[in-house]
Amino acid sequence: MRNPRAFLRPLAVGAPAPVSEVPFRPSRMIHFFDPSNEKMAAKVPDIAAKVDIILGNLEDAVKTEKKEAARLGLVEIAKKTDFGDTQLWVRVNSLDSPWVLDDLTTLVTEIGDKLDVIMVPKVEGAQDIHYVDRLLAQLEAKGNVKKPLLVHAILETALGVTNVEEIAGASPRMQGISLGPADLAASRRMKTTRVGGGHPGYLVRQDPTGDDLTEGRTTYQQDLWHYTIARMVDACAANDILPFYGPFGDIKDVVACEDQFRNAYLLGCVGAWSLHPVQIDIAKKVFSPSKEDVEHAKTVVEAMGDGSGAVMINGKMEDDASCKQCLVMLDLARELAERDPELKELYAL
Ligand SMILES: CC(C)(COP(=O)(O)OP(=O)(O)OC[C@H]1O[C@@H](n2cnc3c(N)ncnc32)[C@H](O)[C@@H]1OP(=O)(O)O)[C@@H](O)C(=O)NCCC(=O)NCCSC(=O)C[C@](C)(O)C(=O)O
Ligand SMILES: [Mg+2]
Repeated sequence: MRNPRAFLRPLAVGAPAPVSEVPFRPSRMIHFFDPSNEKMAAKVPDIAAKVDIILGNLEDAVKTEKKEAARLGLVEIAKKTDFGDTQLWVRVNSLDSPWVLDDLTTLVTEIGDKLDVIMVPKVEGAQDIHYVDRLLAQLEAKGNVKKPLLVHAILETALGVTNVEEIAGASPRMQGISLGPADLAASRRMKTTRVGGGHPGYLVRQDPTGDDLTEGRTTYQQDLWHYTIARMVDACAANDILPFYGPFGDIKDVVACEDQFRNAYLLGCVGAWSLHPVQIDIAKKVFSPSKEDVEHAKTVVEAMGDGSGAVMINGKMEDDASCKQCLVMLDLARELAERDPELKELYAL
């Protein structure tokens, strides 16, 4: 175990000190692009202006023969693009792959000061984060990087879910965790073939009303990801880092995508991935509080004064705990409104 007093010391001579708090920045969508795909790469400056986070993906979905081109493509794009206040992230290859060492070495030494967060796939325990933590410190020192890089883990193996609490607290670099439903389904041997979302076979059925077991029994589809997302949210909240829903692979089904994103939002996630431009506005809509929720939150906070006692508003009891929920809503609304003039006007904060 690490000396708790040394938790915030750099892990290499010459590396910047780690942050003591994850800086909250709007993070409603992490937009994925393949830097080796010329068409996608050409759209980066325009897309970066519309999203909270843009991520160059080097791992799955990039062909083996394009791994190097993707890495170098990202370096080139990062050097020539002004991202404004949009965060630039990268998803490196997995820690057991032949590419990850070169990914980290090249990216940190070439564009370390432009990158905000390194997303690490298939994290299985604190040992994976410790490895990345020390290596990043060495590379930051070598590349004279001024701002410490943060780390985001993807939860996509059964062992990773089992160890999610220790992953969340493994390093002061930990920024957040995303659900990786496709690899996780394979790792768990789930009998699905999808990238996130529900499944029509995963349901509960209304009790029979008579002898006929087939007639008149409504079925309700259940959420396959509820348990994992709830566990991930608790692990993140307990360690002051940020939970994200991951990808929704049925690009055409914009309706179910919105539902899945909203479930994650209600459970505490701050954002989701967008794999295709059509998913950007869905995430923006879902992960920005509604005008009605913000108005309600303002009413409750004003009525509650110092937060003590109980009041009745529109037939509902409000007290310290509901007031705290309203403060969470208002804090998020204010943070988003600071960057987004449309939301500022909508919320009238
Ligand atoms: C799904 C695909 C193949 C459909 O790509 P397409 O070209 O067939 O679609 P389209 O509708 O025809 O595209 C329209 C236009 O948008 C462009 N476009 C399309 N997508 C993007 C994008 N993301 N960013 C920027 N531009 C994009 C595309 O190039 C095209 O441009 P054009 O009009 O000039 O011809 C494509 O959208 C894509 O490759 N998206 C990213 C996929 C990806 O990153 N997958 C990995 C993350 S999910 C994952 O890894 C799982 C996980 C966590 O690990 C685990 O659960 O285990
Ligand atoms: Mg995966």
